[in-house]
Amino acid sequence: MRTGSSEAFVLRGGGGGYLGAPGRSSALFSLAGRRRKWLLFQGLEVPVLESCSTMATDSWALAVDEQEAAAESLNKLQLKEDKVEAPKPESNGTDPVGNGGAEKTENGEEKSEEDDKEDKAAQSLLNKLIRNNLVNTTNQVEVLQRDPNSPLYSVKSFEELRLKPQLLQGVYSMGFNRPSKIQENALPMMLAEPPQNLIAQSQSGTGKTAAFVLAMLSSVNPANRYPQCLCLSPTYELALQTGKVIEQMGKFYPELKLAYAVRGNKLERGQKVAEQIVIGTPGTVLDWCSKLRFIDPKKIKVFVLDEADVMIATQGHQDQSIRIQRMLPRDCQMLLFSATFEDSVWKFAQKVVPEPNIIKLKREEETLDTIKQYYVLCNSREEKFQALCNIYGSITIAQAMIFCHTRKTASWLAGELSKEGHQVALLSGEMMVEQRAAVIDRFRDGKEKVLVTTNVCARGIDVEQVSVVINYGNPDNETYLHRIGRTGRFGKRGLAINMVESKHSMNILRQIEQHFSKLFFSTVRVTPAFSTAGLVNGLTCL
Ligand SMILES: Nc1ncnc2c1ncn2[C@@H]1O[C@H](COP(=O)(O)OP(=O)(O)OP(=O)(O)O)[C@@H](O)[C@H]1O
Repeated sequence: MRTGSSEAFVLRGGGGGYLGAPGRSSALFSLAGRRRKWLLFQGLEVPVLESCSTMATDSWALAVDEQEAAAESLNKLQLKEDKVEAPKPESNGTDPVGNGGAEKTENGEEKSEEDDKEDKAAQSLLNKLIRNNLVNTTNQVEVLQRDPNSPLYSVKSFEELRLKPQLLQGVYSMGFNRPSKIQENALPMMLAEPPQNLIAQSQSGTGKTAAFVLAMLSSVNPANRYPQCLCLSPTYELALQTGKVIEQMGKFYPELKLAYAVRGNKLERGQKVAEQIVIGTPGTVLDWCSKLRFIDPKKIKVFVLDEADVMIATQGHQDQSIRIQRMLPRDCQMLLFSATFEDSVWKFAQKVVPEPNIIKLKREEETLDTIKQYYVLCNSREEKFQALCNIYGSITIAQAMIFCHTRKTASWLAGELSKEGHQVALLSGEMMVEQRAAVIDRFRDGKEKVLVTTNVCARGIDVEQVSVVINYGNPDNETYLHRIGRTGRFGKRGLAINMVESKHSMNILRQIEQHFSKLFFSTVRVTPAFSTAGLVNGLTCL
């Protein structure tokens, strides 16, 4: 079995197909809505079985029976002309299927029995493909930590990073054996004397949180009963999660305490925070430092901005973060971390952080090779919904997050999926914080398998078992990386599936590829009439 190549495999049932190398898809899809010719097996002289297995590493390859199914379907493919409908306008979403009447192909022709069989075969193949990938999401941390090209690579041990014994105990109690690249590089800078500022970038899920948590825990003096470290997170959920990491890593310092400056955590008027570390969201932290005076900002030694780019780029967060920063002592250490820094944000960060050390990724290094990225091309919102229903069974083998662009869409989608009998949880910003905490806890505990959400969960959320991320709506470049980074945590493999419903959304995906100078999405066209409503048009994978 050949492994490791990014050559794509294509399967298209019911009237045509395309098999080719990455990069051809843009030309193909740019023809959407016009008459086009599908050249079958173009550039492919290898048998199907080999083609399937060249698609990915061993554990990603299709199992033999699936390859046989693929071979059988591919044998049916012929050179055909094919006309694709232009995307339909969005409906109000109350009738996700609703095309009524007899089942039709994309061309509007009634589906023959054979078409139907091929559709079903393609659908089942797609489901198998997803399932196969999901059950093989083994963690290869040890291998990756020895690979110099991996973001998990390290030459040093935690002992060599000269952590205090209590922190070493904390690190090992969390099951960490070796530092990742960001931990190995950032910790010596952060622990240097005198303390140095740092702006650091590292791919999602590579251990940035642990890095800055160790820096905070190293600098704190547990004997002093007042806040010494302040950490800002963009969301309530992320603040709680980072707090948990601080508690776990710091558990061998019994006298060390943590306060949560988040919505809903009310202190009494005149009260002073005695905890040495405060983690919170910018608005509440600002209130605690200024209006309410729960914290004396002049005693803060370390100030951390997690997801620093969004803190800087989002108007409200930026004002609040800068107002907090202005209250801190001049020599307070500033640590900015994120997986992405857009150029303008990077420049701004360098202006507000005095003499920073810098750890920066090249654009093409920002993405994780362990996350395989697909797209499903649909003609309308209805098709998109049905396509999602079709793969629901497969994605629930592990856990999945479905991202929507707006709260309204998220709540609509969760409702519609439930009506179809699919169990999903919903988390969006309009919910009460208690509800949000309960939902994320249930998801973390595996009690909910599928979480429909918005960008409120796009960053930082660390749920190890998330194997699939679905983009139901297209995000911007940076948010794309953060969203798909909810899977593939610390060396795990993951799948990202982008639901594309129009030429416009396809263009957004292509633009994302260009931005990161990577071809994420190579062409795999699965079927023109994926299920009863003539639904999913394409599925691509690396
Ligand atoms: N050295 C390590 N060894 C093993 N696991 C680790 C190590 N460091 C971190 N982890 C684990 O890796 C996962 C991802 O870490 P973390 O959440 O810190 O990543 P991140 O870089 O902050 O991600 P994001 O960009 O999404 O915020 C966590 O589950 C964490 O416990």
